[in-house]
Amino acid sequence: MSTPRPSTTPTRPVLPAPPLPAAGAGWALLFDVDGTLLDFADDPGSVRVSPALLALLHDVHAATEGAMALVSGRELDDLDRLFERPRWAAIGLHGLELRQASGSFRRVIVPQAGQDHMHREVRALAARFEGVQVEDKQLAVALHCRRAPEQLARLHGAASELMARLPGYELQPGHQVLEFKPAGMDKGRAVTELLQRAPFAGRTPVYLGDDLTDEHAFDAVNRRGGFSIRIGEREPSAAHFTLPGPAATEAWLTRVLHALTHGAPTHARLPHGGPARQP
Ligand SMILES: O=P(O)(O)OC[C@H]1O[C@H](O[C@H]2O[C@H](CO)[C@@H](O)[C@H](O)[C@H]2O)[C@H](O)[C@@H](O)[C@@H]1O
Repeated sequence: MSTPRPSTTPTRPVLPAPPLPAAGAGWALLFDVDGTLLDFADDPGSVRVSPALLALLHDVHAATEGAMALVSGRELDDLDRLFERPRWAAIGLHGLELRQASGSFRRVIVPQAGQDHMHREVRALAARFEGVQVEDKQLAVALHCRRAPEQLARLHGAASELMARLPGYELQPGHQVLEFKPAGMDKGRAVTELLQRAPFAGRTPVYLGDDLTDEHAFDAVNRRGGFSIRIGEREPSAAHFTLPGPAATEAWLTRVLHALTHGAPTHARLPHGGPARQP
């Protein structure tokens, strides 16, 4: 009988749950939306924010003196619709749009001819794949496979080939989705931009995200000694902490709010509220 060989694949120790802050710790909280704050749904237009989550986010916004932001692949208009038009800082379209806490806003500008060409090509591609849903986000287009998951691998192959005819654009894969967007901006760059301004500057950034696009933001936050929290089990990830899903995000955030305003139990708190330890 042969002895089983030890695996040569390095396995990462299970990530710990994130800590809680000390009362008044200078945390800045940054949230990805789909898969982090909200459960996935078949139709991107059908997701809803519960009144309890909305109230919690407003309280966290107040407890952090405005140092809270949504960081999403959705358009800012869509985020504003979902979250009932808050005045929070927000990053949309994976960094192509950014609204500072002050309300100042910037959006990446690209030539209209290139945009029209991208839209035409991507729609023609989608038409070849039954069950694939097109989400038109103007600057970007997402092709969703949640209703036809069997199409994803072939669609990915065809989309990669199409990229050769879309100079200046890049492909952003995500959960059951492939997105076509102007190249050169990502969540990490946009988060870095956001963290340079008040009320984020000087605070410890805490980023929660579940998807590949969030890895850029994890790197940005790790470089600044912050806390990177992966929602779910996707590997590999640069995150240092993990929570299992949106329900756990909401439960942890409730405890964070309490800790920020009243103090956390000592066993759950980091000395001085940071910086992040490396697992
Ligand atoms: O960065 P995020 O806030 O996580 O946004 C990423 C994409 O989220 C949405 O798609 C995802 O959620 C949908 C609704 O649950 C789901 O149907 C889809 O399969 C997921 O990929 C959104 O529609 C995209 O525009 C965002 O880029």
